[in-house]
Amino acid sequence: METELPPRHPEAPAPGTELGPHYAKCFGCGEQPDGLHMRMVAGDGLYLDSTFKVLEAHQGAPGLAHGGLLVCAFDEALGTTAGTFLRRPAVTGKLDTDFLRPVPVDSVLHIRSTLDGVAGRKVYVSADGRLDGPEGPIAVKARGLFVTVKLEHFAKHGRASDIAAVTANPSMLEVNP
Ligand SMILES: CCCCCCCC/C=C\CCCCCCCC(=O)SCCNC(=O)CCNC(=O)[C@H](O)C(C)(C)COP(=O)(O)OP(=O)(O)OC[C@H]1O[C@@H](n2cnc3c(N)ncnc32)[C@H](O)[C@@H]1OP(=O)(O)O
Repeated sequence: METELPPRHPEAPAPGTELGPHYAKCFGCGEQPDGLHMRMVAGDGLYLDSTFKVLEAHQGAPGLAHGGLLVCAFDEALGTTAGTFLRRPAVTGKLDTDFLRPVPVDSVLHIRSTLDGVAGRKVYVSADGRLDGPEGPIAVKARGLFVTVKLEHFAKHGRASDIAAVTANPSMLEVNP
């Protein structure tokens, strides 16, 4: 199937809009105490600009971000990029990461993530993470393949107590089916 560049969904947030968490308990964007607390702003094309401040709890080596946590930040940015511009949930199928520079604790990673194309349910996304500001040197690059799923995917596979909690309180989700 051919890869196409989709139109920006008419209900995608306007350029400059700061996105709320897609799920209140998400490690990447929700209220988890040691989570990444990522903040994301919609761009004027098929991209999002995110920031992630590296905290004490995110260390791998002394004073440096854990590589797996950096991957987590890209997973979050890329998945949200797919979901935001298609207005359909998408889960990570494949995620490839290049670590180009160490990322110190207390630094802020500026991530621009872009929707590059869609082929059926497959969504191709990529991102650059920069240090010292949005024009700074690239520390991490990532490319991902996400797969769109129906909302039933989460109801079928998620822990029953969490599904019950969001059913009782749909405001925990950005999308209220
Ligand atoms: C009204 C709604 C509005 C929404 C608005 C939303 C706003 C914001 C929203 C949301 C933000 C979200 C932010 C999330 C951030 C974090 C994301 C995560 O961490 S997700 C957790 C980790 N990932 C998993 O848990 C997946 C586990 N895997 C699976 O569940 C399945 O394997 C799944 C769904 C990925 C595919 O399974 P199948 O049975 O449904 O489909 P098959 O046929 O296998 O794959 C479909 C196509 O994808 C390719 N594919 C699948 N996995 C692949 C892979 N690893 N590599 C290459 N291709 C792959 C296949 O080859 C196939 O391609 P061919 O159509 O045949 O061309």
